[in-house]
Amino acid sequence: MTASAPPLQLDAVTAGYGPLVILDRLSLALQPDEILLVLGANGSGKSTLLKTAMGLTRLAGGRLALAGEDITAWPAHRRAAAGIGYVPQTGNVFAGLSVRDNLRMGAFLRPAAQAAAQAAVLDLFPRLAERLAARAGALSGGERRMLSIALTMMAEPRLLLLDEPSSDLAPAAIDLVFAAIDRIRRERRIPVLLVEQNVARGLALADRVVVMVRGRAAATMPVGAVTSGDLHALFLDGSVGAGGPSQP
Ligand SMILES: Nc1ncnc2c1ncn2[C@@H]1O[C@H](COP(=O)(O)OP(=O)(O)OP(=O)(O)O)[C@@H](O)[C@H]1O
Repeated sequence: MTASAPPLQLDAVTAGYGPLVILDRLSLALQPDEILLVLGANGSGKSTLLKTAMGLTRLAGGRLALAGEDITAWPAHRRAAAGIGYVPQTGNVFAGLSVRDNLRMGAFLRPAAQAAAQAAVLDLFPRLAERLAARAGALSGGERRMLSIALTMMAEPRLLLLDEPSSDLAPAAIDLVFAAIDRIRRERRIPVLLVEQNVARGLALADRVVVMVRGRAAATMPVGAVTSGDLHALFLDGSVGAGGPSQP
């Protein structure tokens, strides 16, 4: 591991599903302490980017590094053990288990740290502390999303990949979930690669934005540099930064 290396770096990564290529020589670097928001039209490959970082797609080219260490050939379980935390869009909770047992499952990689990790996630999500005995399948949508993030946090990851944490949630639940994500970054100093369709919410939380166009990182910029014209072009015709140089 290299102290000065970015927590996660992708260099010219080409990946997809079977013969289907979705990511096309994509390069980006997630920096320490930041929330990097991934924007792009439907089908541009945002979820595929997160799955590829986790090792869940077929890699056809390029290189991935975790804090400077080459993880290109590592399977998903090894990446998880090394500290990549992935919260998929569809959730990862065990509906038939209680909240308490879900959290226990999340700590299976680090059982010795379970008590401390549980205290830390309940501090982030106090609502879950009131629901420890409830079956996960009986939780509200917001509570279930909190549990999904908490379960991943139980493994004490060094970075998070979050896929659409606001999807299907009411505004009040989004407030709670996004406040926790902000604390994860600020207090725990865990950088986050965030895919989020709710652009306004995502921009309010993030530090930088990477714009994906047809499987490539077409542009990377600080959130303050994103104009409404950029967003209009992005969602109408996917032309933001198209053809321009990719800036990891
Ligand atoms: N498991 C899969 N097998 C085959 N093709 C897939 C699979 N998952 C996604 N795809 C295809 O990959 C392309 C990119 O999908 P992806 O979910 O990464 O896009 P996205 O930018 O996250 O879009 P959305 O905002 O609609 O979720 C789409 O054409 C999709 O149909």
